[in-house]
Amino acid sequence: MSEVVSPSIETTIVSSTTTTNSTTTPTTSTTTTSTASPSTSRFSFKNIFGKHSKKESGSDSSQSSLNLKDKESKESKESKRKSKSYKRSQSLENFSKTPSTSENNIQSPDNAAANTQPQTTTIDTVPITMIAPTGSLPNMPEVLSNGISLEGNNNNNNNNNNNNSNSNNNEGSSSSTTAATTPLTESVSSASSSSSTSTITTTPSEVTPQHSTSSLMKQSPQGADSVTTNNNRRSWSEQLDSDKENFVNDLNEQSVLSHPSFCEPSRVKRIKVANVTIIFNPMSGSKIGEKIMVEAKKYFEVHGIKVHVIPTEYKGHAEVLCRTLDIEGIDVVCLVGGDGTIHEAVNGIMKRDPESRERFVMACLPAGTGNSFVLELQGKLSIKHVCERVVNGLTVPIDIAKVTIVGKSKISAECSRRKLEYNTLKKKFAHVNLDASTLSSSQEAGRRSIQAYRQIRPDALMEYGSTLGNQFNGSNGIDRAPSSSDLGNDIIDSEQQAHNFDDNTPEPIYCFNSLHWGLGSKVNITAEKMRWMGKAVRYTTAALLELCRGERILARIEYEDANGEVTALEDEFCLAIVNNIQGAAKGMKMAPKAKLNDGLIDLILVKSHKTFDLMNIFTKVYDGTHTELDYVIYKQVKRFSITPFKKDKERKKRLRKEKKRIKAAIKAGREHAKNPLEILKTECNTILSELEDQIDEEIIDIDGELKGQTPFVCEMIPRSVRVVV
Ligand SMILES: Nc1ncnc2c1ncn2[C@@H]1O[C@H](COP(=O)(O)OP(=O)(O)OP(=O)(O)O)[C@@H](O)[C@H]1O
Repeated sequence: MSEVVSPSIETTIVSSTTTTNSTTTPTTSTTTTSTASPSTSRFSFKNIFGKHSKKESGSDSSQSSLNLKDKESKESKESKRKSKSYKRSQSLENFSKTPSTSENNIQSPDNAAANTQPQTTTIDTVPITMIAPTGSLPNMPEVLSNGISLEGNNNNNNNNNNNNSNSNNNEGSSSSTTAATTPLTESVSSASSSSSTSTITTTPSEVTPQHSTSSLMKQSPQGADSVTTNNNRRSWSEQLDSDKENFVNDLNEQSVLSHPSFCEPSRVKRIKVANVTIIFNPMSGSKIGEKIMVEAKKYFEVHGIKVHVIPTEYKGHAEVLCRTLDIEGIDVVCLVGGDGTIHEAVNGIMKRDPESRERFVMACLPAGTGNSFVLELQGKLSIKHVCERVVNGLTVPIDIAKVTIVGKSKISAECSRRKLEYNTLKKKFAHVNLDASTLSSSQEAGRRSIQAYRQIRPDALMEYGSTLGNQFNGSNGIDRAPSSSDLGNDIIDSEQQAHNFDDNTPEPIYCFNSLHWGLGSKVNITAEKMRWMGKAVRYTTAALLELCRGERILARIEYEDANGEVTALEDEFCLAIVNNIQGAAKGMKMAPKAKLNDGLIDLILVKSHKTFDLMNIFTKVYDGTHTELDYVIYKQVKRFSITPFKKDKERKKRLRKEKKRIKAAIKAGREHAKNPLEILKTECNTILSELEDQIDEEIIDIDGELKGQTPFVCEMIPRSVRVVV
């Protein structure tokens, strides 16, 4: 029976219990249907705070910037360098002790072999201007204008403090790292001698899970003191930075497990890197892609690695390249760009055949505006640091989310399927004589027909619309339309074969970072219309506008948690943030429990649209406590779907009318046992066609791009793309 469900209804569907057939509470506000055409845009929740503002503390977002073309700036940097010469030389000395990264490390068998190779570098690129100093890497400029560092040791503030404390205790973190990693390196090297790729698969029994902080404590008791002592005073982001800082100084698979964004089983693999292909986006960020590519190329060549360079020539080119590239003989594909470039690359990689996807190793050199993924993965935005990681060759596969846009066409297909089922039902019961003498049979026919009819009611279709047919049905007990087995396979199968429902299914979009629906994507759309304002201002203005507008969207959201339990929510939501990484803008702990390889995606739903409540989230997002607010729902899920509905007065009226008709039809079917199929025919056609109009299509934001639309289903594909850590 239909019933009106007040907001905040949470229906947990466990077994084959009947789903609450709910009609949403009437509302008066009108949902804006987004008609903006998908276009490149840069919004995520972080934009509300100003995406371009960098965090003061932290190693990688140093506020100091160096304009390479500015002589004065160069001179001042030069004088700073001189004054820090002792520190630098010590740092370099330590750095040179790191087996895989030192230019001078002639003891490393891998490097020795590599260095003896003739430097036959393949260069396939547009003319390149060497902007950076031509000296050795230690003379590379420290920090680019966007806060991206070309050197590894550009730490300031907290991380400097951390490093200092570690340095004091261990004569520099690098030296302690060297000690910790030597046995592993040896074993890997010996394994490498017989094969170019050595695999170290960690299993729970082999590696004791260690939380980052505790692992640090074990490795450096005195350093641990400083971590523990400072712990209370530090914000989450500072702590995370600190953990990552320590993590990135470790070079073994054990350290991957202590990375805050990874969990077991991590399938850590170390590869020997001899050939690297660099794909660089010359347009990303402040157009520093080429400059960074030159530095990286130089670094790799110094380390005896063969480099091949490919620039992206147009939007979407990175996807084409990563989909079609012959990776035979390529050990690592290095992407130079921002999150947008990585998004394209991931989409290309995911469309490769499984075997070549498995062999594809991706590294990301930050050259964009946000670079949130590299920050999460590497702990800092340092080119030299990422280059070191590439040379080191430690890789881990990360989860990728697959977003399937259901769209109205899919809903229409579903409607057609239901109509087909109805017709089949009709055929099946055509022989039933609906007169008084066969009352019991007709009652049975009526009962079954009504049952089928009820399945086609709006709420039943909502389930279908949001869950894309059989993605969720059956196993979780969602009340569903009669299947072919319910109705008689013999009739249905042949008819279904003739009816191809997948004709209009669009290609899935793969998401490696984050997805936004509701407020987040609306801000992006609004900001797109304000291009004349300039990049920094338009996002803040658009965010404020949307905050004040305070809109909520009536939607059905279903999710399946780690245990396979499916929950359906039908409510008004302001926004949904979906994160594969923990952070958003630097310092924000958007999804505190997110791991890159746990097979789960973190779903954050905000129900309130009040400006105060939204601002409250912003104040709490830096330590992750926003997830505890009563109007915030935070779930880690395997998959979920979002189906928004238009809410207008007309629709409410229609729904009320429909409810009456449904009741009348059921009554007629029950009491009079007349021809219920005739009643059904009329009713079904009306309801189904109206349903198509009710489902809303809104643009969503995937990895910072306004790409795709509702309704959609998002499913996590565990450990899909191997990345350098
Ligand atoms: N040759 C090219 N000309 C124009 N656009 C390009 C070219 N190559 C790539 N692009 C596009 O540039 C866009 C922006 O790149 P990217 O996302 O890497 O930088 P960003 O937006 O500055 O960084 P972030 O996403 O981290 O904020 C991408 O959507 C990509 O498709």
